[in-house]
Amino acid sequence: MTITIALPSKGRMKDDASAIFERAGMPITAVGNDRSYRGRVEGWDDVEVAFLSASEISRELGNGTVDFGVTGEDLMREGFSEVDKRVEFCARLGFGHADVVVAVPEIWLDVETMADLGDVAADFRARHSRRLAIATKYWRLTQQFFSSQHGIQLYRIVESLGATEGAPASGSADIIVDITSTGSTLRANHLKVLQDGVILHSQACLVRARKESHADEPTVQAIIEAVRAAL
Ligand SMILES: Nc1ncnc2c1ncn2[C@@H]1O[C@H](COP(=O)(O)OP(=O)(O)OP(=O)(O)O)[C@@H](O)[C@H]1O
Ligand SMILES: O=P(O)(O)OC[C@H]1O[C@H](OP(=O)(O)OP(=O)(O)O)[C@H](O)[C@@H]1O
Repeated sequence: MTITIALPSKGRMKDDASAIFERAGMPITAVGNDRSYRGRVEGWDDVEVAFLSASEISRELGNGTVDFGVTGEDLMREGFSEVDKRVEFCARLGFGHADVVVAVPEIWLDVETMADLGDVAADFRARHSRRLAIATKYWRLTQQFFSSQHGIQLYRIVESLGATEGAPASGSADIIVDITSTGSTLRANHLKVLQDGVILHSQACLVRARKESHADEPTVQAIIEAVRAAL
């Protein structure tokens, strides 16, 4: 059986992902030229590599069309409900760190916690004749965090596909849920993270699609052990 590992073909995780496999004794080479979307691992003839974007990798893992992948935990948890039933997070790889956070305008001086935000959301319709609007591309994580974890039901999600931090200033939303790493984009947009507003500490992970066929496949365990030993 051939085991497919999906690795980032571009973007911020590309170089760190191939470096981990190099250290794990699994050097990756592109098949054909450098722009090829297929690769192989020297000395591992039953392994093939598919180069995809981080978001495509999370989708392929969730659908079980690849066996392993390197992608962000945020993308996996946003993409699929009950994700731990579909995939196993085998290792946290120590790069691609980013937090998914709830951030509100700095000038909301009375709002420091999710409980404060819940009070604002409850009053919002009476004061403004509409629900509190949250700009995000993280629909699922936002709903789980607001509704299930904090019991906040009165809000509306405004889908944002880019420049989410600009939404409060432009008036398209009141607050945001987005990823932050250095915090500079939030600061530049005069937004602050709530004290208990970190939804997820994300980083790049080695993820395995749960498949029955993996149980009798020594290469599957060998890949996990090799990567863990390289950390
Ligand atoms: N500063 C950051 N901004 C956005 N994502 C970050 C940041 N730091 C780490 N990440 C992580 O990087 C991953 C996204 O990587 P990248 O933007 O390269 O992939 P992508 O979404 O597939 O790319 P594209 O949008 O070009 O298709 C996510 O898991 C995210 O958590
Ligand atoms: O906390 P910081 O270090 O400021 O990083 C956070 C910002 O970086 C990302 O955007 P990026 O410009 O990388 O674009 P992307 O979302 O399209 O990847 C992310 O969407 C945030 O806007």
